[in-house]
Parts: sequence; C-alpha cells; structure tokens
Amino acid sequence: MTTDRRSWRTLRGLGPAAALAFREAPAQLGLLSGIALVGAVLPVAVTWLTKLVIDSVTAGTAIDVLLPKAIALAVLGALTATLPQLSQYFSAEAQRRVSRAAKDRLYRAVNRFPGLGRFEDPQFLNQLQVAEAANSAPAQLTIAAMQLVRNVITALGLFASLYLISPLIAGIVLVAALPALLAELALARRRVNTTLRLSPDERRELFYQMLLSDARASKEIRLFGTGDFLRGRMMRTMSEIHVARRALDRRELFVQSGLELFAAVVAGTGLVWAILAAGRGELTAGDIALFVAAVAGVQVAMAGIVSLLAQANEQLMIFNHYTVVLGAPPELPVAEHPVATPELRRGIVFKDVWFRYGDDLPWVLRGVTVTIPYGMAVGLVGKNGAGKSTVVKLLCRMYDPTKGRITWDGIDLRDLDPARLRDRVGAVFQDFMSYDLTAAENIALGDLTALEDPDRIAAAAVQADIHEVVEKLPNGYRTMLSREFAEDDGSDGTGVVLSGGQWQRLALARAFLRADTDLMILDEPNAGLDPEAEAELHARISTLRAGGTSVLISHRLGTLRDADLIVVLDDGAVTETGTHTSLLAGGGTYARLFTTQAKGYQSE
Ligand SMILES: Nc1ncnc2c1ncn2[C@@H]1O[C@H](COP(=O)(O)OP(=O)(O)OP(=O)(O)O)[C@@H](O)[C@H]1O
Repeated sequence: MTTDRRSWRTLRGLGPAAALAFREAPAQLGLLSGIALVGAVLPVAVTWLTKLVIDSVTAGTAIDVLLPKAIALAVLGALTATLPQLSQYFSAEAQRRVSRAAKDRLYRAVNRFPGLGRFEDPQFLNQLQVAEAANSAPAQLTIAAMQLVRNVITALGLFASLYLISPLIAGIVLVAALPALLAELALARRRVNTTLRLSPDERRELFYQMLLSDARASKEIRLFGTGDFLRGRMMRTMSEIHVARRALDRRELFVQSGLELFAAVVAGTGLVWAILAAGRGELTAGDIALFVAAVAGVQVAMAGIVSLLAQANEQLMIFNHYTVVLGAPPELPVAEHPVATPELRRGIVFKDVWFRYGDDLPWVLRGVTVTIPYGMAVGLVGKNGAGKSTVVKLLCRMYDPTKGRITWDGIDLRDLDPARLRDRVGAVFQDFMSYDLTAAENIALGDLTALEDPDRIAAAAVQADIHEVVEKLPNGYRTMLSREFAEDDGSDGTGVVLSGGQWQRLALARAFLRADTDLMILDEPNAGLDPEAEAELHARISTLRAGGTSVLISHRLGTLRDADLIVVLDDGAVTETGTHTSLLAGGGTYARLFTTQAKGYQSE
C-alpha cells in the first residue's frame, strides 16, 4: 500500500474520534477551543506591544502615552501565564470523560464476542492491547486539532509580522520547517509500528510479572524454586523490548537534534542580519525586538504544528486499531434472525461432529454421533485428552463444529442466539472460576437476578452444601473471598481463602442457582470433594435434577453408575454407549476402566 493511501486511511478515524470526544465532553472541549483561540492571538499581540513599548521608550514618549501600553502588556503577560493552567485542567477533565466512554465501548465490544476463539488468537490479542492504549486517543486527537489551529493562527500572525521586516528571512523560516514536518511524521509512524511489533513481548513480560506477584502461583514458584528463573525470563523479555525502544529513541535523538540545530542556525543568521540592518539605521530597537520574538515565535509555533501533527498521526493510528477491535465481526457466525431457543423437549444430537481448535491443529473430535435424550442423565467417560471437555464447550456453543452439526430439539445450534442458548444451560466447568469477590457475589454470578436476593443465594448454597461454611465466615455471605482485595468487603480487613473443595462447592452453588435450566453440565464437579461429600453430592444432583437433562463428566466411574446413559469417548470418537450394567456386560473399555478402579478400592 502506498504511503498516501495509508495516510488517507489513517485520517478517516479523525471524524469518529472527534465525534466521540465532543459527545462525551462538550463543555470542556468548547471551553478549550475558546482558550485556544485567545492563546492563538496572544503571542502576536505581545510581540507587537513589546515593539511599540520599546520604540516609545527609545523615542522618549510621555509617560501617560506609555503607561496604558505597559499595563496592556502586563495584562497579556498574566493571560499568557494562566491560560495554560486552565487549558491543562479542562484537557485532563475531557480526557477522563472520553477515556471512560471509550473504555466502556471497547469492553462492550469484547463482551459481544460470543465464543472463545478471539481470546486464543494472538494477533487479535495484540490488536486489543494497542486498542487498550487508545482510550485517551479521541480526546487527545481533538485537543491536538485545536492546538494545531491555535499554532497555525499564531504562526501566520507572527509570520506576517516577520514578513513586514524581511520577506527573505520569513521565507527561509517557513521552508526550514518542512523537513521537520516530514521527519516527525515518519517518526510517529515508526513509533506506532514499534508498539505493535512489541505487543507480544509486552504481553509476555506482563505474564511473568503477574506470575511473580500472584498469590496462587507463589506456592508452586516457591516449592519448585522457579522465582529466579521466571524473573530472569521477565528481565530478558524486558531487555529485548528496551533494545527496540532504544533504537527508536536514538533515531528520534538524531533527527530532532538535527532539526533543532538547523532552526538555531536559521534564527542566528536572521539575528545577525537584523543587527547589521539596525546598524545601518534601517531597523529600530523595537523592530529588532519584534524580529527576535517573531523568529522565535514562528519557529516555536511551527515546531508545535509539526509535533502536533505527528502526535495526532500516532493517536490516529492507535485509534484505528481501536476501531478495528470495535468492528471485528463475531468469530462465531450469529444468525441475523436467530430462531428462539425452545425449552428442551426431545434432546440434543451430535451428528458426525468433527472438531479441531485450529486449521493447523490435530482433530480433537472425529465424527462424534451421539444423542443426549431429554430428561436423562448422561455420563461422559474417557481418558485424559479424549475430548470430553471439548464436547461440553461445543454444547455451550463456545465454538462451532468444524464439520457436522449439533441440534437442540432438531434446531442447529448455529441458528440459535448463543446468549439465549446459554440462558438454558447451567454448568460447572473443569476449570471453574474463583472470583476475588464476596461469597454472595461468587454465587450470584450464576444468575445476576439473584444478586440482591440473599434467600436465593443461600438456597443454592444449601443445595451445594456450602451454606454452613459461608455462614461461619467472619462476615457471612459478605465476606471477601480473597486476601488481595480484603479491604473491599467493608469488614475489618480479614479476607478469607477457601479450600479447593469449598471453592468447588461454591461453583456448584453458582450452577444450582440455575437449577431449573434445561441442561445441566457438570465437568468433574467432584474432583476436589471427599468421597462422602461426593456420594452426597450425586444423590443431591439426582434429586434436584430429577426429570432434567444433564451431562456429567467424571473420572470416578462409581459416581456415574446411576446415569441413564454412559458414553465412552476414546481419542475423539464414541466407542461405547449404554447403561452401567450393559457396558459392564459388554466387557469393553468402560468395563476395563471400572474394574480397574473397583479393584483399587477393594485392595485399600
Ligand atoms: N483451547 C484449546 N486449544 C487447543 N487445543 C485444545 C484446547 N483445549 C483443549 N485442547 C486439546 O484438545 C484435546 C482434548 O481436550 P479436552 O479438554 O476436551 O479433553 P478431556 O477429555 O476433557 O481431558 P481431561 O480428562 O484431561 O479433562 C487435548 O489434546 C487438548 O490438548
């Protein structure tokens, strides 16, 4: 793509950025534009008044004529001193307001992605990281545009003043600014490209940094003594980032020093000319003062224009990544007019489902054909990596099958709105979340309508057998389940950390909040539970879910023996289906696994 076309495409972001900024901070930006206009004419007025005062003094003008000019000069000086403070205050406020809205929009867009694919795509994650830095771009861009106008007006005013004294010097000052403009634009482009290129390394550095200060990771880090190893990797990544940044800084140093030197030579030459001209009686002392101020002023204004253009260009490029993330289509095609998700009455059917996580990755499911009949408890059994959790993720439509289809009462999951489908599903994932929030919030996240309903929350906790534990916590259901954010719960600062099994029960309570959903999925809900608790849990689930449809995954096969149907997965394919009794009688994989486990228990 040519530079021109690239610049043009970059510029297209200006309109949306300014529109967003003015919508969120109209008063602040309105005031800033007023300040910018006053600020634009101030240097010109000060320069001319200074010349007039000096000429009056050297000509011995009467004090009553001189005094008003001096007072006016003092007033303009006071304005020149205070306007930047006002401008800074309103800029900061505008940036806060606009950043807030921009961040909100960005994460609304991120929340709209229906599946998991985007969050496993490194290219998208890099773009997201750049977009996260774009929150302040709309305000900065708009303010930069105003400052640009201000500088142009100032530069024109001073340039005209300079032109009156020496058209030649005026022309040289103007031409001298052009290389600076081009160099700064090129630097800005390089800065953004470097940021984009370093994004994976910066994410990696952050990853090590977070590991080193993460309470959960610190256990293993200390046990295995990996702290220095991880720190070393973090430092190496940081050094690599610094090498790239240093190269950029060096380039900026050379380019900008060269430009400054050039500007100083132009100004110096002009000054020598002016002094010689004054010696010949062609210029007054006031003219020299005006000349010096105008050359410096034009150069400052031009340098400002150049750096503002470069800054705006950089912000625009960052903002364009922001708009790319905002406009990224859903990675799962969502039907334009989705079919309403009906209450499950017949069942869910996998028809020759093939699935892999990426085009270059191996098949995880290979032609799975299986029915989860309505009202039945289906047990999913298989070795590690057989594809059980993948089946669960496909059931919730976190991904679409690569080939084949899954139907909900005969309707392809692709024709349903994923959000409405998930309203009908309750689940405890194998890698369930433990949130650094209060106990009540940890449960209520299963169904936010229960957030202000302590009775519903407590009922779910009773079902998951965690109510008594929570009640005894220092602050009951309002106890913060974190040592990192303990002070947020309004208590005396003691946060609590639960045990693995207790967290699991809390995750179960979260799922039980949705106990009346059409499909309940429990992916190893008992891994952290003691045997008695596990037996009790299963009895409870059967009672709770009597008549409901559920999918249960467990490596403890004894817990699945009462399932209405057991499906055995092996290397991504269904190898056996039946009841516990029929599969045992069949003498296949299930029978072998079950007998091995049973023997293990008997020998204890
Ligand atoms: N997000 C992912 N990206 C790429 N590959 C994945 C992803 N998740 C799982 N896999 C791969 O898919 C295969 C099946 O994984 P899955 O978690 O479905 O197995 P599982 O039967 O649930 O295993 P386990 O009993 O250990 O929980 C594994 O080889 C795993 O490496």
